[in-house]
Amino acid sequence: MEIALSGVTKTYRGGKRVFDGLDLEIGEGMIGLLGANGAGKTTLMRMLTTVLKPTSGRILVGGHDVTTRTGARAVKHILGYLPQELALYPELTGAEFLDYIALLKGIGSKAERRRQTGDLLDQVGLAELAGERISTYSGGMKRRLGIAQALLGDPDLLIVDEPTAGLDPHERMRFRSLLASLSGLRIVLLSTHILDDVAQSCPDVAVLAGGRLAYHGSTSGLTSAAAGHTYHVPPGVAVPPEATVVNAVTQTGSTDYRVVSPAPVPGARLVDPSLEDGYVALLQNDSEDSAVAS
Ligand SMILES: Nc1ncnc2c1ncn2[C@@H]1O[C@H](COP(=O)(O)OP(=O)(O)OP(=O)(O)O)[C@@H](O)[C@H]1O
Repeated sequence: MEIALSGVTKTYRGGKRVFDGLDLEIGEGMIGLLGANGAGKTTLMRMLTTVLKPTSGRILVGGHDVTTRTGARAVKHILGYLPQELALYPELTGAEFLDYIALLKGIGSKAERRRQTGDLLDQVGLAELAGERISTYSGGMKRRLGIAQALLGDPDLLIVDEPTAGLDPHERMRFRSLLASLSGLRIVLLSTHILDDVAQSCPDVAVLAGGRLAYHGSTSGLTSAAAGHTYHVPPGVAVPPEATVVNAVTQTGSTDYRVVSPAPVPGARLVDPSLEDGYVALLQNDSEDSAVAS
């Protein structure tokens, strides 16, 4: 299973150009998709799910060209999608909902639907609640039911859009472990603004910025972009203007800063970077490159 984009451009009606020659190859396993608001994550996911056509360029999902009618039909068969806002039917039970979605996905045999929904409810930890109405489920349970519906038909590509927003820490950990356990031979593409979810569950990451791919590689590689640039700045030491403040903690009237700085910060202490620091360093380099280019 592989996704391959080459020379993809996307311009919306009205003239908004989101991608200007995007090349990206994704292989099996779990990958995080990062980018600021408006960077194009949803646009990319909608093109992969065949909802939206690229303006030009080529997108192959599992060898199928998403822009042709036969290709799009084939992609729909190997695709599972959990959108940000999944419409659930609160009056149905979890089992009834999955059965209904399985029917919509064309699984005609009742026995096969029962087998798949039973296995999936078990896999996402909802077996005991299968007969309860969805209106009684917590946010985390609804999200897990959302993953179960995306997994009907055993898709080779699973796309999940910001699945952990609003979940408590325990549910978030449970959810991302579930996603990681699903990768194996399929591609799991996780789009999120929560860097910790990517740091904890994705070996690889792609970052969109300015209509192109700013980074694609190992998550640890992105983290190390901030090695030698991440500082703890104690109270009384000036934060230089070129530094980005990642966090600030004020206690008894004085403030400690964590900053990512392209230049050394006299009086501050270098610390080990996190993925968040690496992401900040990447965007700092990116904006410097664009400033040089313009
Ligand atoms: N239907 C549309 N028509 C015109 N412009 C659009 C349309 N959909 C998205 N855009 C624009 O395209 C750009 C990319 O949007 P997109 O939703 O793909 O970004 P995103 O990375 O998913 O953002 P977010 O993190 O906020 O969800 C934005 O500038 C957005 O305003």
